[in-house]
Amino acid sequence: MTPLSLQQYLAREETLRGLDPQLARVISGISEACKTISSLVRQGALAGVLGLAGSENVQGEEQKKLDIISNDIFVEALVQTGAVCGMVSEEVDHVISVPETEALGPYLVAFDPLDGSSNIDINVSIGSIFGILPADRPKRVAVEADFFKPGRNLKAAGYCMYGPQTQLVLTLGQGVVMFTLDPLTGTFRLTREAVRVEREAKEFAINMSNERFWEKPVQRYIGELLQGKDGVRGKNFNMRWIAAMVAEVHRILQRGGIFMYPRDSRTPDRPGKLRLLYEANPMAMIMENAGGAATNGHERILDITPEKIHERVAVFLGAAEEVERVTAYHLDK
Ligand SMILES: O=P(O)(O)OC[C@H]1O[C@](O)(COP(=O)(O)O)[C@@H](O)[C@@H]1O
Ligand SMILES: [Mg+2]
Ligand SMILES: [Mg+2]
Repeated sequence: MTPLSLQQYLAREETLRGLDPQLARVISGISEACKTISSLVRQGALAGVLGLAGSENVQGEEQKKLDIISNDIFVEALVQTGAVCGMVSEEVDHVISVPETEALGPYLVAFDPLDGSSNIDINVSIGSIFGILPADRPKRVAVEADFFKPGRNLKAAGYCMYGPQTQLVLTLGQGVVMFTLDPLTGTFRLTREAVRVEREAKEFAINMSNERFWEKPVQRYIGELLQGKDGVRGKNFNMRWIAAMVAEVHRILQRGGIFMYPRDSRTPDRPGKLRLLYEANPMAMIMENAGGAATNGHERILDITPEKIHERVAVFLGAAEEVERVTAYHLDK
């Protein structure tokens, strides 16, 4: 039997679980954006999408052409749904509003249009990440404060990974499902349901080159993992680093592990590299819905109330036992 298409899946959720049709429209719009980006990624240099754009985003990072192109594709697809009243993107400093000529809807979307930008030009996995919040003032032009809600309010979150296969991973707050893009028909089809992350792990992901800048609890935790069988953990751990959060999370969802991007002393004014609204929150919602956990070392990521739309946060996510352990070390336990 042919697996359900994303549209059929969303229709089933509307019937069985009362999924709001407007939310389904937002998800559907995002899936269309991801298909377009996927096609450009596959063409690479042939589509002229590689290389630098010659500009910087609000966070002072060099923008790649594909960062900007993907941002524009997301904005256009979301505006067309008529179901959003504001957007926040990694690539735009302010809240993106819906043009006056278009309909406003009840949802706010925060997205990282292209995650893992340093991988674009070397043809390594990249992705897009999104989180969808209900607006307190539906159908009114959104302002920054509308986004200052803890991630536990998200109605849906997900990411699309442009790897050897293009896969869309989604949670509506009741488990995690995965769709694979059929390149022949351009249809996302449901290829995994009830994704679960084991509580225990034997693999970790962290950028080890930053070790000397980490805080003590992280140095202690990683030190113990590196000691393997000879240390207090009494078992060996493997390590991976793909430099794209989407790809690390994707691996963890299928074979377990922990991913970390801690705060470090190079940038003491920032609590980490990753962004709360459109990187940490969506991934935390996915992890929790797969039975894993996500903290900033001190508290659950989904309980943090944002104060800035581009706020940064330390991230520890994946296997619950490991996240609990590294969090306990931060709390000096
Ligand atoms: O350069 P590093 O330290 O390897 O950082 C990699 C991390 O930065 C990110 O690429 C940040 O995302 P963007 O590419 O969207 O800025 C994460 O996906 C990844 O985990
Ligand atoms: Mg990113
Ligand atoms: Mg990005």
